[in-house]
Amino acid sequence: MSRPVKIAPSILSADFARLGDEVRAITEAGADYVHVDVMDGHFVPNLTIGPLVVKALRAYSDLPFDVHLMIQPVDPFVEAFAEAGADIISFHPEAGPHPHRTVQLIKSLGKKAGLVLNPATPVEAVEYLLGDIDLILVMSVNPGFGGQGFISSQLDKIARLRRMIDDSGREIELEVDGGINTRTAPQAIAAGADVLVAGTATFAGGPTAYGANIRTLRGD
Ligand SMILES: O=C(CO)[C@H](O)[C@H](O)COP(=O)(O)O
Ligand SMILES: [Fe+2]
Repeated sequence: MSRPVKIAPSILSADFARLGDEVRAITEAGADYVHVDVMDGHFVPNLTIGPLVVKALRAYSDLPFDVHLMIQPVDPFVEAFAEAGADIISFHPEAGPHPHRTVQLIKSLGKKAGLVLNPATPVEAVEYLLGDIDLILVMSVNPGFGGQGFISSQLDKIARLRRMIDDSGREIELEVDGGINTRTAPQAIAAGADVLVAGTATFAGGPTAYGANIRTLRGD
């Protein structure tokens, strides 16, 4: 039985001068999540957006906001993103000394907690948190920029995590982020992904193309 696949457009590839309209457009085009990449110029070599922008965008979509924090430290900013309207808050274990504490903080605010694995981070980093987290995000590029090429070695990691999640008996979503396109989406799905983040591939061609782009990536 094949699982339904969700598409989470990364608004990093949207037109930032029209961000609200872009979020509305992907919502109307059939996206499942709105993926928000938060970068601090320290944990990753790029700067993007903060909680004020997340809060402003909330008015444009009822979809779950899937907030990918690429910031260090994480804990001092979790409450601000929760209050701004994040539904899923994911962070990198390398960004702080106590990932378990960060997961508990996110959950104490009534939000879903995700752990992000960089391409170099082994699956073992998530093992002790399988009883607590709601989502695992596998980076298939080095975090920091949209438009990079998919790192194929991550397919094996996705498959291993699929087995770990299934063995755990818990409802944990397996999300893949970076370099997803019409060639790599089927590979990630076959390896066991539940959610595909796609920036470049969703926003290519402008608003009239978003619906077809999303359906193609999902394999509809
Ligand atoms: O987290 C990210 C980068 O750090 C982005 O979500 C990711 O790069 C998506 O962009 P694209 O689909 O263009 O690769
Ligand atoms: Fe991301």
